[in-house]
Amino acid sequence: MLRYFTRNHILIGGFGCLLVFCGILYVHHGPSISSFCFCPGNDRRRIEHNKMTAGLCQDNGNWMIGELEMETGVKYAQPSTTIGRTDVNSVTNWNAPLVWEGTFDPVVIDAIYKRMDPRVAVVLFAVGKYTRFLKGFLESAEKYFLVDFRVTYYIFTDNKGDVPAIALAEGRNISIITVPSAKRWQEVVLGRMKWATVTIDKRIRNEADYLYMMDIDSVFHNRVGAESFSRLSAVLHRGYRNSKRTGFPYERRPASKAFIPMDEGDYYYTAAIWCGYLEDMYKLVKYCYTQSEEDAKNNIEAVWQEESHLNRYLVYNKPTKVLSAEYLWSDYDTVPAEIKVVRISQVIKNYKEVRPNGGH
Ligand SMILES: CC(=O)N[C@H]1[C@@H](OP(=O)(O)OP(=O)(O)OC[C@H]2O[C@@H](n3ccc(=O)[nH]c3=O)[C@H](O)[C@@H]2O)O[C@H](CO)[C@H](O)[C@@H]1O
Ligand SMILES: [Mn+2]
Repeated sequence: MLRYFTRNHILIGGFGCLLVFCGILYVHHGPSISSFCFCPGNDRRRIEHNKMTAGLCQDNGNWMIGELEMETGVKYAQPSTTIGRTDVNSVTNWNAPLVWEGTFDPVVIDAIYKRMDPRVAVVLFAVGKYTRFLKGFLESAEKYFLVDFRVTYYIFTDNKGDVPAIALAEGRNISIITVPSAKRWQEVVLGRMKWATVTIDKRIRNEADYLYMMDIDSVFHNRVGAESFSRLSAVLHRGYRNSKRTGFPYERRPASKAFIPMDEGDYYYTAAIWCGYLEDMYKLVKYCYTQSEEDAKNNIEAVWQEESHLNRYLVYNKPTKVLSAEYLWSDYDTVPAEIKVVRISQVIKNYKEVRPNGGH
């Protein structure tokens, strides 16, 4: 019998089976994630993960937090309906989580999110003398930041040679992008929005699902993990966490695109760490870039550069998660009782010495 099956028969038969299989997948999962695809840039872990989920993967830009599944047998403390943090607010008035130590269980979070296995990009600028902060940032990030997740650090610098060689865990990479030097620090902080927009368009979009924008003058001291994931997550600025909204350093000049009136606004967010789905972050990074370009045309620069534009956007486009100041503290400040864990802290730096045009 067998000899009647030519190679062509086998090929046609095999192809037929594949079509039927794809058809079943399509009916099961609907058109949004229906393509039976090879995901470029995926490593072994993703391939194994795909096997678990019937070979499906999501198109670039479509990654999102999926089913909150976990395997059986994970051991963790039982959550309470009445006991939790009472000294802080852990939900916003638009019903988004406000994350503090004690509002999540890392065992549960990891059991859920490691299965989703997003490709994470971190955009970092180290221009001029700021390359000196790379070592402390990267070494501590390898210890505490999204351990066991896939992470690519995109380092934008004017001095490739000063990027230190750091031992990275499996699934983690460094990509260096050359940018011009600057005469004013304001140029760098605003330039981040331009260069990030251009580079997301050119390549990051094809390489990542989730994006963090972060200052480089920071060191990780404790876990920063998947509890920070959401469509768009912003971090409370430690300096204004208890201020009245009239005291927030929002841009108050109506001539600027970042203008926020005195009687509006929720929180003051730092621009030194923010994160979200790749396309949501792209939209916001591009917004900061184009709004600051508009301001420049009108000869105005927002009081806190991109941070002012970021804050304006977030008043009218609420973040889906707010992270407490645990996620960015500062070595300058004593730690108050409500901060049980400092996760990241800005290092002390001599502004005058480190910035090309000195000063604040
Ligand atoms: C805690 C906090 O809210 N930080 C914000 C605050 O700054 P900081 O005073 O912390 O600003 P900064 O000096 O750290 O500058 C922001 C970042 O830009 C990069 N950089 C800056 C200058 C330079 O010469 N080379 C270079 O690489 C570097 O990644 C640095 O971390 O205000 C800045 C804008 O005014 C940004 O909004 C920061 O996110
Ligand atoms: Mn900083």
